[in-house]
Amino acid sequence: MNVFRQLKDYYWPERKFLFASIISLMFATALGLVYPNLLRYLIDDVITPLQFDRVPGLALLVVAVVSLKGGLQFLHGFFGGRLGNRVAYNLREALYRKLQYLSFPYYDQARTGDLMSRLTADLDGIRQFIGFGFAQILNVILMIIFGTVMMMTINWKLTLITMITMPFLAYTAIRFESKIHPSFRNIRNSFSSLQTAVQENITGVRTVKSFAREPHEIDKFASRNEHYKVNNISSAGIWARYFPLMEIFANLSVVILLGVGGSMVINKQITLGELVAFFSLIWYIIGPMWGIGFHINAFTQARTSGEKITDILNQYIHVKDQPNAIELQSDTVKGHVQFDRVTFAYPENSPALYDFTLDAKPGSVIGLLGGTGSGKTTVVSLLMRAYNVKDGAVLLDGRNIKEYTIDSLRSQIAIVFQETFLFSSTIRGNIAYGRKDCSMEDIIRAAKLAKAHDFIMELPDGYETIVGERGLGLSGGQKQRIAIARAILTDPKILILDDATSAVDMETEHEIQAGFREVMKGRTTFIIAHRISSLRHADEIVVLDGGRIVQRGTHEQLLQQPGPYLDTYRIQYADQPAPDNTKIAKLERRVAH
Ligand SMILES: Nc1ncnc2c1ncn2[C@@H]1O[C@H](COP(=O)(O)OP(=O)(O)OP(=O)(O)O)[C@@H](O)[C@H]1O
Repeated sequence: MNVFRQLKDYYWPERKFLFASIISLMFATALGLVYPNLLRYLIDDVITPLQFDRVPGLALLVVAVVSLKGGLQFLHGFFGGRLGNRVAYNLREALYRKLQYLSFPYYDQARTGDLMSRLTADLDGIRQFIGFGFAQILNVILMIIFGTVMMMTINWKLTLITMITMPFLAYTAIRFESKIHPSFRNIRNSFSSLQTAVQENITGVRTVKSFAREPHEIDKFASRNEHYKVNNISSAGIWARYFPLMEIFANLSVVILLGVGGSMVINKQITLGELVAFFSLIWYIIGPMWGIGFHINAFTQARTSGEKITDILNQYIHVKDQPNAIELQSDTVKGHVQFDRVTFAYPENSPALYDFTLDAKPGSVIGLLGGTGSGKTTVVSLLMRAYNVKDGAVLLDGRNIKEYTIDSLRSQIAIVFQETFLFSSTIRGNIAYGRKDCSMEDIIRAAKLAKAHDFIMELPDGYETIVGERGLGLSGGQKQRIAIARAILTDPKILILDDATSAVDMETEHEIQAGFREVMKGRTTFIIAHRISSLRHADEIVVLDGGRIVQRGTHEQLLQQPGPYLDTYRIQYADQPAPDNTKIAKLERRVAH
């Protein structure tokens, strides 16, 4: 129950709907008890004494009861629906809000599929249970109690004899549910793996075809399809075994009732009307008994779903504002970045950065070079406070970045990531993502600087072209240029280019960099690159290896000393065919002027 106590804040404000839904259902159920009594009256007081003049009144009463019951059931559905949907809405909002503020360490561990299923299936489970399941469990208990009491008042001996098979029915129903539930879960899992296979196959069709792996894909699908079939057959087997059993137990109690009750009528121990009322009441109890397993299951499932949801809501936020954190003001930020002997390790990993020290003066350009996994991205992640630094300090304008509010710190930094992410929206919307208000002129200016304007204008709808998952496919280089425009538009004090030009050709890279010269003015810029051409103009180049600084200096200084920089330079430049080299040299001269 603990999890429902934790979720109280979300459903308790809606308690009026909860109570209205429960009360309407209870009255509807209580009205159900009127039928057996009406039957008893019809037989004992109308048909047997041949008082047919009472029939129209009785018929009208039945119509009234039916209408009232229908009305109450409508109210139960109406209020239950309101309740469930409002609770789900509140929870969905809270979950999404929490997901926005959870820090990077959480997302390092999180799995997208799992999070999506919590936000959809688990939330829907809670909606169903709080909206309807809870009221129905109460209702089942009441139906069984009311029905039994009413039968007892007619004849307690007949009640006990008739109820003899009920424990067997309840036991079978619970067993059935405990078997069918895992079986349904297996079906769902095998279906989702079947879906994944199809989805991956369609998305990766180029890779499949280029490696001629069609037969392998067919085999992969066939084995998953086989799984799905086997699971469905096993589920059908469970239905086939348990349903007749439940049917037998339910009908056995009816047979006992007819046998024992019939002889009681013959011996005048009960009236015929009472027997018929009994007959109707027994079904009133069998129904809920039959569904008992289903309700237990709904409860346990809702509890599990609730646990998965509260798990997110209770997640610890690693990176958050300190009390009295300072709000950075754009007009006073200088952009002086310092790393003071920072050693940092990701959770349960050996350090990704050792004793890292750097002094990036306002407006300077810092190049970070190093092999894969050498720690370049970690440096900039720490600067934007994706993780908290415990050993050493990262400073901005002389203050530890922990002293600033996270929002104001990050709004001074713009990063162009190695892998560009575009939202399914227009190109204009994607470029303007980081700015709340900006004019079309600003967007075009940024696009021109990022060398994106020309290709955007060639698209059918220009800046209004929809991109993203279902939109038009852009090339890797085009996507990167949009991302660069997005970063430029935010007018940051610190600009980070994390291998940002890796997907464009050298010529475009030089053109973009020429544009950058202009935008980099007055901004501290970090350029992470594998290509020396990307960072040779930096004020300081830091060469990393295994998280340690192995060389630092300007391009010219580094070329003077033996080491990884010179090696990389030789590999990247010496092997270039002559015409390209000339082209690059020409371009570089152009850029320099
Ligand atoms: N989120 C993370 N959780 C755990 N370990 C990580 C995480 N990110 C990076 N690492 C590890 O930290 C080390 C440094 O990674 P980092 O991404 O900083 O390297 P990089 O130099 O930017 O590499 P690349 O050029 O391939 O992007 C690597 O060993 C990597 O496996």
